[in-house]
Amino acid sequence: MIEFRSVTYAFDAVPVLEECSLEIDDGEFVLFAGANGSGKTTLLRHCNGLLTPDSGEVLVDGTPVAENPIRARSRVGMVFQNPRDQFVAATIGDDVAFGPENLGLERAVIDERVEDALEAVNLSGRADERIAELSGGEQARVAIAGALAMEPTHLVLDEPFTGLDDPARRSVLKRLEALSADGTGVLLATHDLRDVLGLADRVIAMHDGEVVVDASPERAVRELEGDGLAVRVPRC
Ligand SMILES: Nc1ncnc2c1ncn2[C@@H]1O[C@H](COP(=O)(O)OP(=O)(O)OP(=O)(O)O)[C@@H](O)[C@H]1O
Repeated sequence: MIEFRSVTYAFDAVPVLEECSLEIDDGEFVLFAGANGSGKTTLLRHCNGLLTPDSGEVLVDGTPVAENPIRARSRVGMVFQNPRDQFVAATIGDDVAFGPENLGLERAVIDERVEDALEAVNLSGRADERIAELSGGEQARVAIAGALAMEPTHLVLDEPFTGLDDPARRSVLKRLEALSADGTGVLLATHDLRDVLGLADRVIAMHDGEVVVDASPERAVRELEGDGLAVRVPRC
């Protein structure tokens, strides 16, 4: 479970998150919606200690992130908007192995994790390929595999579809659906709710750093308004 308890955060004294409280159960598929600058990225970066609350706290599986950020990082996998910024190695296999290597695991365990993670994103047998030569959709899947190799309980994805064409987007979504079905919690921030509402258990919409809708997809659709369901949201 990921818990936000009254989390407040400011960038250079400009408040971004205001007393955010949320509980995300294991295995939930949660969509984060909201306009540019509403605070989705800032909120999600607290899940594994990339940002630390000014007040309040975030707990992962019962332990405050601030107390044990390494544990939080191994439980909450993060996939950012531009996967290219996330890669640390030239080949698929080396990149996916990087996280487990840093956990100090034995080679055989690392190899098994890499194999499993590549299989989960449909990239089995391609460990030796160079990341720079992959398509955008394949790169997005490598980034997801890198997070999965940590065997996280939750996967956080921040605008993972940016720059992807429709087939690549569908491929990533299919993988997320399968992971969710296997019990991995998915927290997905996206402007584009097309195709994803049907996968979600819950939609959280943010506005000016506050959670303004937290509901089932069906109810959230009724409460959200504006183009593409994306951004203009009423207060609940
Ligand atoms: N590194 C930073 N320094 C200063 N202000 C920042 C920084 N990162 C974000 N902000 C500000 O914090 C607010 C929330 O931004 P955030 O990126 O969390 O929103 P978002 O909902 O994820 O938006 P987007 O959909 O555009 O990614 C915005 O006003 C943004 O300008």
